[in-house]
Amino acid sequence: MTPAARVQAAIELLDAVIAAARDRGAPADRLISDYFRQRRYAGSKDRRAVRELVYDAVRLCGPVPPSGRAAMLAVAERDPAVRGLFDGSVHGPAPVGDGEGPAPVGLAPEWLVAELARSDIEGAEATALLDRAPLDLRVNTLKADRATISLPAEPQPTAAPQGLRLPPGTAVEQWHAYREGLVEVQDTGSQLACLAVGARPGETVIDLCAGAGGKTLALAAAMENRGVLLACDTDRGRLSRLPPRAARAGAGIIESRLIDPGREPEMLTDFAGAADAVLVDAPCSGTGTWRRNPEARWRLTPAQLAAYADTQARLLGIAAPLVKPGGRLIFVTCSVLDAEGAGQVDRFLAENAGWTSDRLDLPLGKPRGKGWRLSPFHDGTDGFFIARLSRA
Ligand SMILES: C[S@@+](CC[C@H](N)C(=O)[O-])C[C@H]1O[C@@H](n2cnc3c(N)ncnc32)[C@H](O)[C@@H]1O
Repeated sequence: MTPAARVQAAIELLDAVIAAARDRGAPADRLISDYFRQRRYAGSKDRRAVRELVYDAVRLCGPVPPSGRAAMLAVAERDPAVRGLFDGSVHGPAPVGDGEGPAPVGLAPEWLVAELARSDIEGAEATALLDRAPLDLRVNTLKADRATISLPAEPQPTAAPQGLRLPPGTAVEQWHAYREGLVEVQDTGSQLACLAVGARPGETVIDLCAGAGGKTLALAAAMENRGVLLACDTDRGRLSRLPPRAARAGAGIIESRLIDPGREPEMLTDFAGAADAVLVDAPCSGTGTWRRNPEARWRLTPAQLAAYADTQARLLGIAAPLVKPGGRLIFVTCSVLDAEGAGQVDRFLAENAGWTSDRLDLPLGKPRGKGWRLSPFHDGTDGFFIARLSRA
């Protein structure tokens, strides 16, 4: 592909990303892979270059751009080399017309910038939400240890006890250590959220929103494969990815249970008042993961944010009766918004007598309300809110 054809390809892809954001379609990564699956003539350098152009534009444009071309013109305004490729050449973008303007740039749609500011995410804290994320690994202590593991690269240790950090894009999936389950890909913030659970060997632990089990695997390792570990989710597709991952990791204690939305309590009666710890890694807006999905901020609406907050409150209500007296409830979201963090905990404590918030003291992050917050700027991790609540 010529450099101009790459720019045109990025414009077409951005149109698809904008439409998907509006219609709740596929994520940008999938759209990019599908696009190139149908264009086998594009080589790996073309793919990389187009992908970079797309993500440069997504990161730059805060509000949803009117078109892919306007988004790419915003990139061109800052990069004369890209501007020069709007030259009307074959397969390239048409020259810039009179009065044609770039899409507005910025952090996010205006309402969301205000919501972030209300949660004290402004300035450098805000811009760091759109940094490029490193690649973090967790050494699986069921099979290896950070102090002795031998890997094809030289990762840096992170603040998580078994965390390692590599440059983005490192092809760890090809490593023997990855295929044999010695390491898992997991952001350091996510590892620290698991640390906050304090899961111990022999305990009964429920991961209520287990998804494909990223955190469940860390809990199994903390429990040294002893005790009861129940992984639940309402999404069959996600939960079905857990058993093969658990097998690879040698995590033998995990029982997975698909639960029907709306019927959660009755499907969990056998665990009523039985859990030492329940982790609620709740669905959220994902404002803390924009480093990986910057187009997520084009998808979010005030109504969706309110719906996430309602779901989080409902999940806390489902989780609380599962905790035994003296047990703990750990609430986690990958969001930096108080509506999905400190605000949820305040409301829960106001409505539920007999619960108190524990003082967390994790190696990264800082207190936020009655919980703890990690952020890309302060901690170099994804953004997270973590709270641990104890039942009297
Ligand atoms: C943030 S994700 C979990 C990520 C996962 N814990 C991990 O570490 O990879 C939230 C999960 O909650 C699940 N979920 C949504 N509503 C639920 C409900 N009512 N009960 C249980 N899980 C639910 C979603 O399907 C999704 O997989």
